[in-house]
Amino acid sequence: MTETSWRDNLRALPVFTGDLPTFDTDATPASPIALLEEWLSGAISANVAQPHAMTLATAAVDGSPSARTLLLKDITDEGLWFASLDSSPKGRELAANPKAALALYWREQGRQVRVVGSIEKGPREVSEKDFLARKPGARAAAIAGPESEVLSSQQKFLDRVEEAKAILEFRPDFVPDEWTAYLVRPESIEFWQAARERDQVRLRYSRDESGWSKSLLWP
Ligand SMILES: Cc1cc2nc3c(=O)[nH]c(=O)nc-3n(C[C@H](O)[C@H](O)[C@H](O)COP(=O)(O)O)c2cc1C
Repeated sequence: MTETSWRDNLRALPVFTGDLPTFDTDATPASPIALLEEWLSGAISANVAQPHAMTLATAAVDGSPSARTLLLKDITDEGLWFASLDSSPKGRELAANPKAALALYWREQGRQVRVVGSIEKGPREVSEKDFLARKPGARAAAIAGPESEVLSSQQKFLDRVEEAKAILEFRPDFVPDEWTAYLVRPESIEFWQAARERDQVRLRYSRDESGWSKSLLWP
């Protein structure tokens, strides 16, 4: 058993180590989507682990928040895409309150991207294409049972996955109606870069009727 407290143990952990990229905010493009693509390409080239994993925060109409990790599925001029079941808790929250926040964190580069925006369902064919591109096990798991409901035993889930795999073998084009490609249309995107000596650079793009504007933020 350690004699130091969690507070001391945690304080001793390093946060940013190694070389970090620089962030020249004067050289940034007019569109935050272009900068997001630049940063994501940089994260992929730098072998950042799971650079497409992001936190999605939603809120119920009573204001209760919830957050979970999801995969970024696409970036288009319209915004960022993810996919999920619209029958899940997040899907129900988004139906009632179609606003969300996303956070991507690339620890190896000391970079964070925060997105706030409105949410809409994409065209059906995008959802179908997304589902059919999933590996067979992931497709089976998605249709095995009601996501996030209480499960009586892990064996029950495994049995249902086997049943689902048999259905999918028989109907390889099956896509559940609930599988949904969601578009986050950004209203603001903030780019955050850590630097040596804990200096940080923050740039926020905000959208209004005339387009995107940029502001530096106090770290
Ligand atoms: C790395 C990672 C990637 C994930 N990707 C997805 C995803 O793309 N879509 C999804 O619905 N759930 C994904 N999940 C599972 C979600 O975090 C979550 O458990 C599930 O969607 C239920 O969320 P809800 O109860 O808030 O609706 C992922 C989890 C992890 C850890």
